[in-house]
Amino acid sequence: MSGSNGTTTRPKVLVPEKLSPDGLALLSKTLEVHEKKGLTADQLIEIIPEYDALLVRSETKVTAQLLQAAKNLKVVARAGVGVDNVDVPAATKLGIVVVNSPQGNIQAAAEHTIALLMSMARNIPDGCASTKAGKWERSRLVGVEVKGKTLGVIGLGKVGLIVARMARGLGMNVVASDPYASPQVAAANNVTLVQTLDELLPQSDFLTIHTPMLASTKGMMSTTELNLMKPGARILNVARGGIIDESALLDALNSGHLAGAAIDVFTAEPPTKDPEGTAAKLVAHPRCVATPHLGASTVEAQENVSIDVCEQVLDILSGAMPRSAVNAPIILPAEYKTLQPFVKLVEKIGSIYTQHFSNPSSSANAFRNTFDLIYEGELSSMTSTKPLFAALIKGLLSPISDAEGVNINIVNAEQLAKERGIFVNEQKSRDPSGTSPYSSLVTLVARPPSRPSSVSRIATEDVKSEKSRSQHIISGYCSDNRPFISRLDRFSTSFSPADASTLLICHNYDAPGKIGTVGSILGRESVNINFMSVAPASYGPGNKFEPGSGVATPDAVGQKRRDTLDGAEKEALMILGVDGEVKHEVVKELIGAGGVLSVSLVNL
Ligand SMILES: NC(=O)C1=CN([C@@H]2O[C@H](COP(=O)(O)OP(=O)(O)OC[C@H]3O[C@@H](n4cnc5c(N)ncnc54)[C@H](O)[C@@H]3O)[C@@H](O)[C@H]2O)C=CC1
Ligand SMILES: O=C(O)C(=O)COP(=O)(O)O
Repeated sequence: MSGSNGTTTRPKVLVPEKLSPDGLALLSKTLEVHEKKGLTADQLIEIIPEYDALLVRSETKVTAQLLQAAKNLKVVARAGVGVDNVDVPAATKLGIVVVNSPQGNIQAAAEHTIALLMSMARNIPDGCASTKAGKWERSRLVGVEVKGKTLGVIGLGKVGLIVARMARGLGMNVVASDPYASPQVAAANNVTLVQTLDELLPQSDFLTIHTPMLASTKGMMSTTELNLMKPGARILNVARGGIIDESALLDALNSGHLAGAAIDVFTAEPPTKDPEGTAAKLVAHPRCVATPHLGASTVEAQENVSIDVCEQVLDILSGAMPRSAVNAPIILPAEYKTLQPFVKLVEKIGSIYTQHFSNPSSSANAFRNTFDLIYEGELSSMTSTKPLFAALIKGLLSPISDAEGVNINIVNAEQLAKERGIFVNEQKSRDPSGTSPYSSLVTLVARPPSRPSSVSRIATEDVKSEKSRSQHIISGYCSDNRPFISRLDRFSTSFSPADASTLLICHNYDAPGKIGTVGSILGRESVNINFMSVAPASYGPGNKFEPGSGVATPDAVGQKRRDTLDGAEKEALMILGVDGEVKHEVVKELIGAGGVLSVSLVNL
């Protein structure tokens, strides 16, 4: 990199926490590495603008405010698994790659869990402290065996599975609850999967948690859940503080309902020193074994995670792909910035397809599951279009998805598409046709369901419905970083889906008076119209997509229209961008209005 005075500056890496030197040594060959421990949040914000990379463990809070101040930051590397201390959505929005080390410390975390399990079962910390204090308390410190006992595991992921295998080796029965775990993997490891915590909790003698900290897991073990546990059961948390509600746990220990707790992680780390605080009381509780977030603290794990993330930092800063990007852009930051407006566009295209073209009550217009997603022009030279694919899946599924709260992104889009049987064939074409005034064009073609090849006799109805079975096409482009839709099937248009919260798409005969009728019905209902676009039929009735045909300039529109339409087919779309609710009865009234063939409502 060249500085303003012509000198060459090396990219800078900030390391505000203790990281193994094995990885840092890789960086210092080509980068300037600054290890600065003990910075306050304000000091971090002050110095972050000069850094290209930030390397953290669990202590540094990588907030949206910090990321916004980080004008040169390309990557946040988390030397460990959990990224709950990093505001990943904020990083994604800013095009900053977040990487982690998903494997490097899992053995250490699992071994620590087993160490805590045995320590708790055999009163080892208490026995050790008592003996060092000169006492010899054999009868007070009688423990329990784990063999033959049931270990409940919440979260059968990487750490949970290693813990489960080790527990099997100790002769324990292992039962797990994880809505996303593979039944085959569980069965192969002699783990019984149950559907709910209600099933898991009453049968667990020991319970261990290995889920990430998510909105859905925060406070997951609170008073109700702890009460469902067997009297005398013991609980472990080597995942994240706050998954078990600390005050509910303290109550369960104080009441004697639970016989013990082993806690490596706390809601605030380190827990506040106030002796009256819940966490301090928990740590001080005689039946709580506490460690200071040591799950990943082995020499081996720290070497692993440090080398893993430092290699990824080098990859990103040298323009290569990182192997474990957590957030959306598994692409280069510069490319991500270029793609961002198209991400919005493609999501809107998907959403318009689902809400305008697919109709659950019509077999001819049933939701199609085979799509071509065609990138023309400059966009076709992108090395990765994964965010666009993810945006399409998000747009297609969000209006009909019952998976509320699932954030569809490039991490999960492929999996979700597979689960829904959606196939997307991404195609690239370098040269948009001469008719397109824009440098890049995106087109979605929804293909009709293919006829089974074994069917040799084609029914007359099939032939008749051939037209309705034709493909659906939506094209769009970006101008000034804003998305525009340029084509809906045969109709050419130009409107920005960003300009309204709802689209009202009326299909009508192209005759005078329609605008007035629709406008007065909406006016009467106090529906505020933000824009209106009349979309004439500019493409042939066959509705085929040819590359470059997604944007028609006004002249081309007129020409194509004259070329392709006969008088009988003068139909148009009237597309209105409106704000606020449009009631079902209003839609029905619009359809009843003369010459309006159909109306669809699209929530954007
Ligand atoms: N104490 C420490 O030093 C360490 C703590 N950790 C923590 O352990 C967590 C787990 O790590 P990995 O096993 O590597 O992650 P992972 O992603 O492989 O596994 C997490 C599992 O939790 C499951 N899960 C998600 N929501 C769930 C729910 N509501 N109920 C049940 N299961 C649910 C997922 O399906 C997944 O199988 C990390 O997120 C991190 O917070 C990890 C390493 C060290
Ligand atoms: O990897 C994780 O999720 C951990 O919790 C380890 O945290 P640490 O790197 O030891 O601060």
